[in-house]
Amino acid sequence: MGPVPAHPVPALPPLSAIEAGAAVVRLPLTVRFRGVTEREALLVRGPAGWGEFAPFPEYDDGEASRWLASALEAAWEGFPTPVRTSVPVNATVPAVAPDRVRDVLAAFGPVSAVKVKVAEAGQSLADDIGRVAAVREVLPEAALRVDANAGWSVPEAVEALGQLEPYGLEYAEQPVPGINGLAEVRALLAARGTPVRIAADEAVRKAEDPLRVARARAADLIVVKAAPLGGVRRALGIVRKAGLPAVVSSALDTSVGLAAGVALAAALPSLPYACGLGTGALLAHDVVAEPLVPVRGALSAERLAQRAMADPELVQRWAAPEERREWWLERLRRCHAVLAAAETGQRDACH
Ligand SMILES: O=C(O)CCC(=O)c1ccccc1C(=O)O
Ligand SMILES: [Mg+2]
Repeated sequence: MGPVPAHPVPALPPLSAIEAGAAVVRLPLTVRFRGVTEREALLVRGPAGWGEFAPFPEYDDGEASRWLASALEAAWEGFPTPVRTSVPVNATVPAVAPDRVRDVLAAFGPVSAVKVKVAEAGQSLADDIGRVAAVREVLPEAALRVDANAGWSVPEAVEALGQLEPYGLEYAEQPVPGINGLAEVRALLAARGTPVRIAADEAVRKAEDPLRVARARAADLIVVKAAPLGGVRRALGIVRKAGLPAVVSSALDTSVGLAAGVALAAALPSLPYACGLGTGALLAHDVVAEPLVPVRGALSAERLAQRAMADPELVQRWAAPEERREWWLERLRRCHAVLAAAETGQRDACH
């Protein structure tokens, strides 16, 4: 994993202690997002509170083990000291038809920033333009970002961003795959005079070395998610070393996972952009009594550990089917073994 430790917890808790407090939930979404209508998560309970282990299904055990490190940090160590009490957030508009935009936005309440998903498989640039135009019509003053999730080629990205720029874009998130791709798009946009900043997301989150984007000057800012980066403390270290502005974003977490994102955003020395942590509004149900959903465009960063305490009744009500529970517990065991091996390796390196 390189110079940034893979597990931030002082000592890895034994698997039996983690399994003892583990619950697997499946929550319905209000709208299709990333091709899914339900989100599954394994929740863990430790001495410091609750943590969320919910790596996307396509993540391998190496990537997923960082997610476990993040869950264990939340549940066994707790979050670092915040420097702010409130975190501004954006609304997130999935790849819906323009006539659904108003309703999707309404669920977030008033916001100063909106992220619009673009380049969805099976859709066209005309669909993206229609969706962005609809958002602009509802919120003429909002800061607008688009997120292509690496769905364009370099020429497609330059063409699309040229056509979307007149709607006023704050930045474009991961328009194309890879670090070199981002650098290319950034240079081509500059050459043709299209003033759109480039944000790196997958190129940070899925990279072997999360700092390569910054060293390659491939982006103007980075998107950081606490869980895939191995927890709040490790993500803070990555942002510090990257030396680029950072936007904290969710991974479509339950309120338990969102709390880690809020803790990260609240601990960053500088937070120049609204964060993508409003996604609690896309969940039809949640596991805590008072879900972490935006109020007047922001999430409070106070009493996070308490607010991220799952309610046993809700955990029971949204329990995943038995075979899914088994699948997640197996994944937990494999990822625990990955972290245990990393810990042994680090200990040996010190002697
Ligand atoms: O940033 C936001 O507004 C919401 C979070 C989000 O878009 C997201 C959620 C789950 C997985 C990937 C992503 C992403 O930013 O690409
Ligand atoms: Mg993204």
